[in-house]
Amino acid sequence: MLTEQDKLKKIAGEKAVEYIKDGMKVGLGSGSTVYWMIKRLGERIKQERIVVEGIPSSNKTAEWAKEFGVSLTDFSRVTELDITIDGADEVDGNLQLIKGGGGALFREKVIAQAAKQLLIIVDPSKLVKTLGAFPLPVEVLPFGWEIISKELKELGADCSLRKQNEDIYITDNGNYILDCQFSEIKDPVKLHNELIHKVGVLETGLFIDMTKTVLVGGEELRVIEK
Ligand SMILES: O=C[C@H](O)[C@H](O)[C@H](O)COP(=O)(O)O
Repeated sequence: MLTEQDKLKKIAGEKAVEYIKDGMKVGLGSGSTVYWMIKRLGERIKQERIVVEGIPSSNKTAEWAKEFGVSLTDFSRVTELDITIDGADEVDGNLQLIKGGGGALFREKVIAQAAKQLLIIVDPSKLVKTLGAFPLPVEVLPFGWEIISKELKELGADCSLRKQNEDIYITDNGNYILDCQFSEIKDPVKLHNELIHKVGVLETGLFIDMTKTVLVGGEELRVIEK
């Protein structure tokens, strides 16, 4: 049984597949909204016999692609993607994003950067005036994470090491995630630049100026463009 929010995610995810054309190389994001996109893409591949190859941003996404019959490739064979489709945890009015709620932010940023276009798919709950209510995920090296966390606290964040049940959450890259609560992120560009220069920070969940189009699921689907 789908929740109301799941239904809106499904609408956005399925709509996104219309942006994919025969022959395209597609970056496949991660998360529950992307799930619907991959499922629908699998249907189109079977029904219309289009040829599409994807690069997944997480092991879970790779599993879904296999389950739904979406062929996968990698960056040893493909150096540019036609489009990347991905979800987000927060989207502000300038289309700056927080991502990484599912822990896949590093690979998501790689496939976003490799693509001619990043298409974001969300339900309306993800739209915010100012980023920061959602704790910002920051991927860090396990060695010395305590020191990195202390440094981030000095920048005004309340950071906690992500756990999965009782264990430390490990990303697909073998690293840790610090979830950093800033009261409000008034200047995402400045914050990203400060964080990324800290030794041991691999990547932040701030996706700055990476997307120009956001699809928002709803009774009437909304397309926000920059
Ligand atoms: O690491 C996870 C990703 O950034 C997701 O795109 C994000 O967390 C949104 O996920 P969902 O579509 O499940 O709300």
